[in-house]
Amino acid sequence: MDYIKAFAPATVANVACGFDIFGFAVDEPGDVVELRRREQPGIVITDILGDEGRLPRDPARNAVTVVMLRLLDHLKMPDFGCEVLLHKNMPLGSGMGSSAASAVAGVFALNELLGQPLTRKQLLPFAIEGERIACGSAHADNVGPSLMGGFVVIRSYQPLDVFSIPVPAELYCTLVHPDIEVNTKDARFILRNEVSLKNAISQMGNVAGLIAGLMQEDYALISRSMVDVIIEPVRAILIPEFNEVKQAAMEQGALGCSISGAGPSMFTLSKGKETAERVGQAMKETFALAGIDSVTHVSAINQGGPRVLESW
Ligand SMILES: Nc1ncnc2c1ncn2[C@@H]1O[C@H](COP(=O)(O)OP(=O)(O)OP(=O)(O)O)[C@@H](O)[C@H]1O
Ligand SMILES: N[C@@H](CCO)C(=O)O
Repeated sequence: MDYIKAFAPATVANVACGFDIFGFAVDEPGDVVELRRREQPGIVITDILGDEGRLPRDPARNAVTVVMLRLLDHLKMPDFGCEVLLHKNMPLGSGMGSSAASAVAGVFALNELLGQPLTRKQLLPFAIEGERIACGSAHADNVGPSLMGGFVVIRSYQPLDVFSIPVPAELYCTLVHPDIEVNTKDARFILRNEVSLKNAISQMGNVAGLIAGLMQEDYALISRSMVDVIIEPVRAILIPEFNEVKQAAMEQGALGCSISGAGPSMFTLSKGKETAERVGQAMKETFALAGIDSVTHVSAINQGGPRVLESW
């Protein structure tokens, strides 16, 4: 294979109560990468479309190529060369797993181009390195689901222990991105390092309840469990109109509503596409009342993760 074009999906990390341990993939948006083999060794970024010139062109500093360099190191292929074109289809600092989608698209496409020397799960530690470059934290709750699809749980980081759980087919996500930027690094910096026993107990109950609710298709349990008493109360101040937008979503029938990843995007889960669309409309209108533009995406939970769009 000399050429490949691949897509990797955006993701919702944390999913309310599961800070750094829960995430799921959505159908769109997502980043697209094109790799073209070249005679000379080394990886070069030929262009990045859609980033308004903001992302580094240096392969050692861009999430899409850092992961490729790490994979080539691991495979001991110093002579391999390719050109990289990145289509950046989502805003930076969005809370939709922007850097993760780039990292997954890059490492997945390269692995395909090389004839799949590693499994998807084996690619995960490389994709995590992209997050470390992007925001200084090697969390896996965006790259995990973007790479594996579906709803992913990171049970442990050291050693890395990741598994997927089934979700109801009728479960839909509404993802609303207000036109503001929140840096993941900053949104992590403001978090407290200690948690009270009371909050830890409450959060553990919700984590267990959300997993059971998703696996048993128990929508009432899902709804009761989409509560975050640790992170959301601290980060909500970074999102103007957070409480009003959440209330609007719940009034339209959302099962739950919280911050997507580090924000500013907000997400909801709903039973059925119609409800998810109605919820999205209400959230958008509430942001608009405060003079904030937003973009809404409604999709089922993406089960496939990254995919090849074209190759030859
Ligand atoms: N290919 C890339 N795509 C996006 N961001 C990148 C990329 N490569 C490096 N970065 C850097 O990562 C930072 C953005 O990452 P950040 O984690 O804040 O945003 P995000 O991925 O949208 O957020 P979140 O992880 O909360 O969804 C920017 O500083 C950007 O320069
Ligand atoms: N779990 C990470 C996700 C960042 O998208 C955080 O909330 O900081």
